[in-house]
Amino acid sequence: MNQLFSSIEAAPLKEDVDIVIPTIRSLDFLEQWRPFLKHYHLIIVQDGDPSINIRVPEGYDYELYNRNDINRILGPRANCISYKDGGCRCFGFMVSKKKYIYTIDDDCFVAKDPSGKEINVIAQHIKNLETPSTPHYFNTLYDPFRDGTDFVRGYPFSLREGVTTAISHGLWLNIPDYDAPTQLVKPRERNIRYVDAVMTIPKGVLYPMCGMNLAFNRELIGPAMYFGLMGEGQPISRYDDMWAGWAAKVVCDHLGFGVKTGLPYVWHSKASNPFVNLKKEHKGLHWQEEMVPFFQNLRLSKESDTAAKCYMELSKMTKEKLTEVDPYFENLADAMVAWIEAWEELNPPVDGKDVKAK
Ligand SMILES: O=c1ccn([C@@H]2O[C@H](COP(=O)(O)OP(=O)(O)O[C@H]3O[C@@H](CO)[C@H](O)[C@H]3O)[C@@H](O)[C@H]2O)c(=O)[nH]1
Ligand SMILES: [Mn+2]
Repeated sequence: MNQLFSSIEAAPLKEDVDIVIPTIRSLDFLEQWRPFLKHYHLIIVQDGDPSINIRVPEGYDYELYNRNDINRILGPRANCISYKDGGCRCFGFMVSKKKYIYTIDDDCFVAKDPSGKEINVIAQHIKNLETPSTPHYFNTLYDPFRDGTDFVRGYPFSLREGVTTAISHGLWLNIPDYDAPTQLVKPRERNIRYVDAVMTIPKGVLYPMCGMNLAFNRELIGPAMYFGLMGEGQPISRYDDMWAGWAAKVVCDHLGFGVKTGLPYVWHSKASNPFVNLKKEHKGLHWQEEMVPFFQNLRLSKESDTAAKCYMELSKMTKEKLTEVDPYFENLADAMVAWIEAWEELNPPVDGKDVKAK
């Protein structure tokens, strides 16, 4: 691993968050993020040709991993990490040792709220993760733990404690995360609507998790945040974050953790080409009609009381139920096992304990 720690300003690093960035382009976008990210440790996962040198802007403290590093660190299990797909980012989740992960795409920039104030995405995500979720009963005034609001009339007091939040899903101004067909039909559509809300996604409900502005509690749900087997050599790409989102949501529901979506926003200046994206994601457009019901209908066993155990059970179910859709899912199921084995090798449970369901 060409681990170059470079931090000119010897600022105290924030100890509980790592920033994971997949990149196949450039990291110049980090110049604009400096006021918000300079005190955080970056884990950069360089995709594509490892012989290309990626420049990291001065003043950041970082680890940079390319494909050679991934192959060396994981050995044969490296095949579970996508190549030529943003899903390679999950390698950064695995090598981090921090409690929280924030992952961001290299074409996302600092957004402003309606007052013109720049949005501190990390502060908002950590607030989302450190306040409870309410998956069992919908609060119509949105996040009841936010200043200036509360549970509305008719909300049972027995449910007001909420549950621990595991995932915080942020949104995007400017270019929305549309699939290729939608983007081809609406090439000039821009998201200008800033919705000042954070909501819990109800238990039993799935959602399309986008990986470009996403934070999660690694200790609670890390093993379930596998971004799948996508990209070169695979029949599908650009469904990395979707696969992780569906799997992580059923695991959160099973273990009693919450998932929130809404604030904070980033400014997305999409760099990918919709025609290229269509080629990459077209199988996903078909298969999602099978994958979503698969996740909606599965039931994890009570013996699966940690994210890793849930994920191993999910792998079996994937092999049993989805291989009839396409043989690819057999390989994906095997890759899911390799992912957990690699995760556990790099992250042995502390004093024999793994985070168990509440
Ligand atoms: O082969 C690749 C392609 C991309 N990356 C890095 O991954 C992220 C996202 O890439 P990009 O911004 O091009 O993707 P979008 O279409 O804008 O966004 C959607 O696709 C998801 C990625 O699958 C993304 O999270 C969605 O929002 C960038 O950092 C690229 O540099 C890569 O590493 N390898
Ligand atoms: Mn993008």
